[in-house]
Amino acid sequence: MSLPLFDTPALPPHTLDDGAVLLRGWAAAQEDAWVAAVRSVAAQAAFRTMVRPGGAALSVAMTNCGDWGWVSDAQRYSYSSTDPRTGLPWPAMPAFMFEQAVAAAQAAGYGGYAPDACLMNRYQPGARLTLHRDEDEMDWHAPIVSVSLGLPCTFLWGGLTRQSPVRRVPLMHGDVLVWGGATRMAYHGVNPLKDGRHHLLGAERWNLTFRMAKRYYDSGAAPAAAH
Ligand SMILES: O=C(O)CCC(=O)C(=O)O
Ligand SMILES: [Fe+2]
Repeated sequence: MSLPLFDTPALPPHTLDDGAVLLRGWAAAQEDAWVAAVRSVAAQAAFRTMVRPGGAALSVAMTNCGDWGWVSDAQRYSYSSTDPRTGLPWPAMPAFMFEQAVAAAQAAGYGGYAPDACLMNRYQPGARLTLHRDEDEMDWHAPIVSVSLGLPCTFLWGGLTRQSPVRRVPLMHGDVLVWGGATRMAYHGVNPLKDGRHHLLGAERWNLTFRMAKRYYDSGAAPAAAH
């Protein structure tokens, strides 16, 4: 009989800020299921680079699953129920991903989470995300659940204004960061990805952010059922 060995054991929740909880290594035990779920989505809606308002391309390649997908074009940022590349609905959120996001939110103290959108980011060396807030969702009470896979990155955790001091937080394979409540609208970003080799993802980092884009959050609700 062999016992499972995990190179990144899950650690107790760590409070990063008021409302922000880091679950180190939380997703590592199910890494194969995470990678398979992302690949199944990407097979239906490929990672692509999007253009930002103003016209510059984002360096991170993106796709989505769920009822709504975050999209950017030369005019604006928005959520769309269809993939602008194909006109088809975004792939359904795999039940595994939904259940894990609900469980991670719960572990961070947020009951009643029911994400209807998952933005999937693929970073290759040099790709970065400048400081921003996640503000295109209808309900700013619902937390963001962010799952990191593959190469490590330096995540930038700021405050409620662009001028707030920024902390550098390493995010590793399997880490899950949940932010809501008082810091739901905190500025955050990702430094340019350093080159490296990950045993599952090679020279890539994947990040998944679960959101309640259109649905309203009721933290007093019973835990949401998988769909
Ligand atoms: O890649 C990350 O860790 C953060 C992603 C992010 O901030 C976003 O998708 O809005
Ligand atoms: Fe973000």
